[in-house]
Amino acid sequence: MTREEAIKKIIFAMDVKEFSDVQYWAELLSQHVGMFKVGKQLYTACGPAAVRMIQKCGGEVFLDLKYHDIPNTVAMAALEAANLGVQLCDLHAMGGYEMMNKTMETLDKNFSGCTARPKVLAITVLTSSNEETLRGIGIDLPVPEMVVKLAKLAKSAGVDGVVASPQEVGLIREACGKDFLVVTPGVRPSFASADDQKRIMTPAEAVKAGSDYLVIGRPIAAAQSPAEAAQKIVDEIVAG
Ligand SMILES: O=c1ccn([C@@H]2O[C@H](COP(=O)(O)O)[C@@H](O)[C@H]2O)c(=O)[nH]1
Repeated sequence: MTREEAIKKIIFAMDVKEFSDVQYWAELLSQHVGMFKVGKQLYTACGPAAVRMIQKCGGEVFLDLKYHDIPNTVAMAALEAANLGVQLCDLHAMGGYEMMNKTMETLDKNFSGCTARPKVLAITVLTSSNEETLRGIGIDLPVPEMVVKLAKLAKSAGVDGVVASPQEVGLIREACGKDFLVVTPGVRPSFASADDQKRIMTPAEAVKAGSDYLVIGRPIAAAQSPAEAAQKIVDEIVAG
């Protein structure tokens, strides 16, 4: 894999709260990552202005708001995400078939032909969860089984791909095919700590397993030199 290909695979999780930080990170990492993820913290603090600032700096955006609500509410929220011109957005597969299918139908109807609609991802089992977490909410399946079950449900509802741990990429590919997107947080390079992530792999392992994109936040943001940390991750992927 070339450096350019490796860079394109990295989505930086811009988990910050100040509007002034958005331009700083977008400019600092523009040559080192392929996309920027706006999640609940930044969007709650700064709203669509954060997305627009990243776009103004030339960056692509994954709007990670993990919608989970009644079908109509999620479909309308996803439509607004699409209207922001983001490349990726997401919803919870646990919201069920009807919620996911209504969202995809609504997006397809409103984005037929003219402009590209964002790819929609379904969250399977959060990478901070393990079997114990699932048991705590009344789910007795092993994590990989639950992930594959939700990935198949998402695919049947017309969703473009899933968010899962790199540990499950192989099983998802077997069940859903090679064209189904698999985006993986829970990525930890050799120099970083796991933090609250429970199902982790290194960047090289994640790419080898077949992840389309790796979401990485704190290992880059908390490093002494974030740009160097991102470069090291690219090195790890290229070498792997
Ligand atoms: O299952 C999931 C879904 C989303 N995330 C998000 O990815 C980043 C990971 O950040 P790190 O600092 O690299 O741990 C974060 O924004 C999460 O909200 C996830 O971790 N797991």
